[in-house]
Amino acid sequence: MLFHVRMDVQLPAAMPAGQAAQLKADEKALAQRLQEEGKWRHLWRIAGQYANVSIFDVGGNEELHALLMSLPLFPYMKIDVTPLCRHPSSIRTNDF
Ligand SMILES: O=C(O)C[C@H]1C=CC(=O)O1
Repeated sequence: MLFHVRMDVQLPAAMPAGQAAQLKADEKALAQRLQEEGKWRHLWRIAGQYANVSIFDVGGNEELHALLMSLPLFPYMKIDVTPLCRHPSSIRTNDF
């Protein structure tokens, strides 16, 4: 199943720089592993914001929920999820 996910990151201003850097490094490592596995299909920065739009390809709601909760930045993100399905007017024969 495909999901459109928007993540807005808000790190506390009081968070020590070293802790923030470690969280971002851990997040990057996991994000890149999930992309290599094909679960995190697209990852785009929203210009001018500490936010991204992503497309996930996972088995279902439960897997997506567990994946998002496993992200190191999860406690510091507002996450909006939109389930996707094929559009009948799409000319693409595959998902992308
Ligand atoms: O920077 C972000 O948008 C938050 C998060 C998503 C992937 C990643 O590496 O960090």
